[in-house]
Amino acid sequence: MNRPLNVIGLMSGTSLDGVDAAVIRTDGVTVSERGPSLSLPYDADLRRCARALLDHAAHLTSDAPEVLEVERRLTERHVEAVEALRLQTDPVDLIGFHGQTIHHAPALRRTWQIGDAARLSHETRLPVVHDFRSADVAAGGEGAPLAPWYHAALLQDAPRPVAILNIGGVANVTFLGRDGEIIACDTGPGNALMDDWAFRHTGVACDTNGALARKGQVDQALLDTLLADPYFRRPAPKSLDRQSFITALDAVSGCSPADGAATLAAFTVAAVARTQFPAEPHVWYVCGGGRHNPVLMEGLQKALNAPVLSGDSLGWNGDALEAECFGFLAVRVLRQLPLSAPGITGAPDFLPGGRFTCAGLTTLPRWISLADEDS
Ligand SMILES: Nc1ncnc2c1ncn2[C@@H]1O[C@H](COP(=O)(O)OP(=O)(O)OP(=O)(O)O)[C@@H](O)[C@H]1O
Ligand SMILES: CC(=O)N[C@H]1[C@@H]2OC[C@@H](O2)[C@@H](O)[C@@H]1O[C@H](C)C(=O)O
Repeated sequence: MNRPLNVIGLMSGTSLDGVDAAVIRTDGVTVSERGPSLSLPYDADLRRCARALLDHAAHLTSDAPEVLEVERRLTERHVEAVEALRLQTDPVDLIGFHGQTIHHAPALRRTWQIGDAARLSHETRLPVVHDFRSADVAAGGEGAPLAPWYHAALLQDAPRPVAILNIGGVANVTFLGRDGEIIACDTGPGNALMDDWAFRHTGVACDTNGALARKGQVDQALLDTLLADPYFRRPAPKSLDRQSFITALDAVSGCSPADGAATLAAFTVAAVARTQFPAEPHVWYVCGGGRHNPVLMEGLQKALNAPVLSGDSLGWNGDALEAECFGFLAVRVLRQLPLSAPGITGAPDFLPGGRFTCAGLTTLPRWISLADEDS
């Protein structure tokens, strides 16, 4: 099964803003084509209910009614996203379904993405690859980030060293070295703290275009305290939960709304700048929603010793990249190519991962050999 497949990748990120969906044609090693994409936002109530799970997820079980309710609603939005994209793509062979991370604690060998893959398969009548992170965490890896495989495929022939920075709720970076080495980690907070702060003070879900942060002053003493967290001294690989630095919101609670926003934006930037690589990247490409925030982009340009460009300058769609990534990874799962690697997730070896369901199909598509099926 080495021929390229048409896959719909689905990502519901830590920002909890909605589901991103994108079509990709790939064999899991190279990308033949990037197709249409869309984002379906979650309504305010679904966001609120999903957000509420994050604070308690460590103590919840998968059959808790509040988990099942959010899972059901999220899955319905994912079905809608697939049906909408399907109108623009024929045929669709496969879905890569990340789900919504509600808890990530690799040190406890736990990572939890909710989303009902069997129901998605039933409703769409398509095979679904899901649960991309559990096998890595079970093997002792960080379970994240996984996007480096996709970044490396996209930049196969590009000059190196190069860094690709995703600023979502959490921020993660991929370093691609001259000799083919890949180093990756979560750098620190992305937009999540800024989003929570903006919502608290303005009632709007994010600090649109950094307008609030732009009016404020960075509290340097507070910023230094935040950066004293041992996470920033740990070498890669390392990863974070969305809530990992949530106490930063208490730390800035005495600031004015604008100064708090400026300090949290500076925290995201400084955390990126602290990441150590074996060589200086000659350019940084930025993806994810944070690239729309000029305060972050200007801060990064000041803090880093290389040009900081939007990934869109390469012809990418920085809002669809993670969704494309999980389409790409879905094919890797079917082909049993590695999702884990020592330099990327800290797993002990190059290991496959992910799970597959074709619960919604009465007959298997011809391209699936029975050897690819594990459930
Ligand atoms: N115009 C804008 N100004 C400021 N921030 C913006 C703007 N547009 C998007 N964002 C930020 O981008 C976030 C969404 O980013 P993205 O969709 O990349 O996150 P995600 O995929 O949910 O997170 P992750 O990559 O951690 O899983 C929003 O929550 C918001 O903070
Ligand atoms: C556990 C989890 O869902 N992690 C996400 C999150 O969002 C950004 C950052 O933290 C990254 O490590 C990861 O997502 C991307 C897509 C990844 O795995 O590469």
